[in-house]
Amino acid sequence: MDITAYAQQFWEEGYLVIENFFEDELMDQLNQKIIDHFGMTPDWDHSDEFIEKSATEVVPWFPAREGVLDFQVIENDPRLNELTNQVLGDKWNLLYCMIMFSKQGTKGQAWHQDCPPENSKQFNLNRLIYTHDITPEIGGETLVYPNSHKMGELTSGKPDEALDKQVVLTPKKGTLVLLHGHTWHRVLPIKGAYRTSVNFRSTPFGTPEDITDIAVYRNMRYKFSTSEVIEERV
Ligand SMILES: O=C(O)CCC(=O)C(=O)O
Ligand SMILES: [Fe+2]
Repeated sequence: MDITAYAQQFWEEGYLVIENFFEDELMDQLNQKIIDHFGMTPDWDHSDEFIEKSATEVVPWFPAREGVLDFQVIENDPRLNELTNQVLGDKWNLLYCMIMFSKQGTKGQAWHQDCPPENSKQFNLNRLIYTHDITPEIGGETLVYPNSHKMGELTSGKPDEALDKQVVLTPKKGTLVLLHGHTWHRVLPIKGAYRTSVNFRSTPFGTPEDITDIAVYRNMRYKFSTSEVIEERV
């Protein structure tokens, strides 16, 4: 693995995809843990206002907060940490492990930035692992807008419309995706039984711990800790 080249590619594009990063057996085990936790029809966690306005239908889970440590094997992976060192520098922080689950027939996620883009040095790095294949039949493809981590605020407009330069990612079981929190991204609607991803969010040294409390959508800025629309965008 040419880590320097990977890091360079990440910084050029604002995202990076590496297939077969983790073994199928480990992915199958973790996928089962996720299904055991959520079942196929988990309740919503976010407020109705958020779900409606953001066109985002996903249920988060922070396993470590409940003492579930099965996912630590990923965050301790030496290759993942080496790659993170290359991307963020030697000093960085693990924010949390967050698992996202979407049930069949739901919308996925509208275009967003995970945190405000005004300070280019302060962002979250999504280190996403996929424990099952994402295919056009299953839906839930991840869309990214290349280079948008350098383009400032996500354009305003319809939350989930197609954007001209969008790139469609169909990660397979075991794929690692690094995604800059300022990169414009979304998740397509889910046609299969469910769709899940595991995210080991990290930040460069000196970034506030609550950096992902405010997310930017095409029609608003939303603050999760108070469940508030803090800015309407038109
Ligand atoms: O699940 C994905 O593919 C992307 C989810 C997402 O929006 C994120 O990790 O910030
Ligand atoms: Fe996101």
